[in-house]
Amino acid sequence: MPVLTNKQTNEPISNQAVIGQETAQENGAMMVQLRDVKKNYDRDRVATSAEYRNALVNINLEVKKGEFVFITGPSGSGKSTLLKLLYGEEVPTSGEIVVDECNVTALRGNRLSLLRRRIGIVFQDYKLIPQRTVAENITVVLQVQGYTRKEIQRRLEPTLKLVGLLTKAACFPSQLSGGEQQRVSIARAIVSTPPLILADEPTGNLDPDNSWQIIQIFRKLNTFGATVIVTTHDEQLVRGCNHRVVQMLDGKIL
Ligand SMILES: Nc1ncnc2c1ncn2[C@@H]1O[C@H](COP(=O)(O)OP(=O)(O)OP(=O)(O)O)[C@@H](O)[C@H]1O
Repeated sequence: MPVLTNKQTNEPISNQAVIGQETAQENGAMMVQLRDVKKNYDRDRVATSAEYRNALVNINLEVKKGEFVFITGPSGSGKSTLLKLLYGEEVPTSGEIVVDECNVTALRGNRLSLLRRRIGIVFQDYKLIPQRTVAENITVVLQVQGYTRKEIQRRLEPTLKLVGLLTKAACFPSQLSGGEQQRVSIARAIVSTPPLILADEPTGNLDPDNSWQIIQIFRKLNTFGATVIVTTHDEQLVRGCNHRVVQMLDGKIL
């Protein structure tokens, strides 16, 4: 496996338990490709309602390995739909979607589950298990995937450190602030070192300070090599970073 380096400092990354990207930064290789993708949630309504429009219309998009991309646009413009298609939660009505060299549209069952293991997903509403501690919430995915207890322990500490929650491992979600809960959900998404991170409006419930902290974590993960795609309404956040911005409106990319 090649030695990973921090893109900004060129220092080798010691914290490989967290990211360990052998795939990132491969000159121009694609992580995500959408070709002529269209999505109708309800084909019957299309036939009967003049007002109904497609959620996505002829989307063409390429994201390179190691890129950081913001997807912006007003409510209903299709941002979440686009992410759902990438991790196979929804299927396109037509078109082709390739993620990490897998044709998502053709994947079913186990093969789709295997691809999803290579994608870290972060949601606006955190989706933590209230009866489980921070450490348990983070490691539950690893248990399900059959990691040994030793390997789980090896990954947990650097992941907690990366999101700034080392002292909160034994807390329950109800004992945390919104920003801390979102950091737990990021830790859960990255503990299995996925090369692709998809975050759907991850700062939607947070104040500006917490939002900025969350984006800084994603940026750090990106410098370690992860490809990161974040949807947001927050123009200020986008302006504060120098990353590629894909703007959507009415199911189209502008
Ligand atoms: N499960 C669904 N069934 C039917 N229509 C849906 C469904 N999910 C989304 N839509 C429609 O698809 C369009 C795009 O929705 P989507 O959630 O992708 O937008 P968005 O840009 O993420 O919005 P927001 O910023 O409010 O989350 C909207 O018109 C929405 O009503």
